[in-house]
Amino acid sequence: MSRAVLGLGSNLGDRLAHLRDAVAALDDVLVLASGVYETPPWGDAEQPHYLNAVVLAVEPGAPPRRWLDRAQRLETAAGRVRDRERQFGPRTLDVDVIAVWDEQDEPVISDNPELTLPHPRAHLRAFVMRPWIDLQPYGEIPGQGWLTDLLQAEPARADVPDVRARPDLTLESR
Ligand SMILES: Nc1ncnc2c1ncn2[C@@H]1O[C@H](COP(=O)(O)OP(=O)(O)OP(=O)(O)O)[C@@H](O)[C@H]1O
Ligand SMILES: Nc1nc2c(c(=O)[nH]1)N=C(CO)CN2
Repeated sequence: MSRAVLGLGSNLGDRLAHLRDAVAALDDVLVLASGVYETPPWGDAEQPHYLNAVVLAVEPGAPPRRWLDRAQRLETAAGRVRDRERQFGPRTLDVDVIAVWDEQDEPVISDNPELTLPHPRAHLRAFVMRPWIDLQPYGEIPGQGWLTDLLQAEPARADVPDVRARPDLTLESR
């Protein structure tokens, strides 16, 4: 089984609908989905707040690249328009491949710019790690450490109080 943790984010349009559509399209591989979190923009302050969530997915025999293809197809389906001038700018849907484990359950480590694994900024982002803890309280970012420790470390710790659970919002669309 190839296992992946995917991060979902949206701050344009119907944010919850974008997340729900993505989760519905992952139905064949979905194992668990986190709660929904309202989060201030990271990396570029001049934009609306995001809704973020994290999912755990499995697919027998999937090479790491397949997770990226899938992520990018979901972004396209949500009508995402890329602004080359603005790396961390607003978007209808962002799907990041946060970490992948191979068939032997070994973490995939790669510095390929097309698909860097684990995601090179995941350990700095409370908006990724906090929802991930919903799924795996003892989860670990390969090569970085335990989620609980990373969330206590600067600079992620400063963002934790602003990453707010939205129990009124759920990812199931049914
Ligand atoms: N782990 C990864 N997950 C998703 N994209 C990745 C990853 N590693 C490298 N990339 C590459 O990053 C490129 C830019 O992706 P994207 O536009 O989603 O970045 P971003 O959302 O602006 O920034 P960030 O990745 O920090 O959220 C993609 O074309 C993709 O090939
Ligand atoms: N809170 C939050 N901030 C972001 C997010 C995101 O998903 N959530 N995605 C970004 C894309 O690079 C940039 N900044």
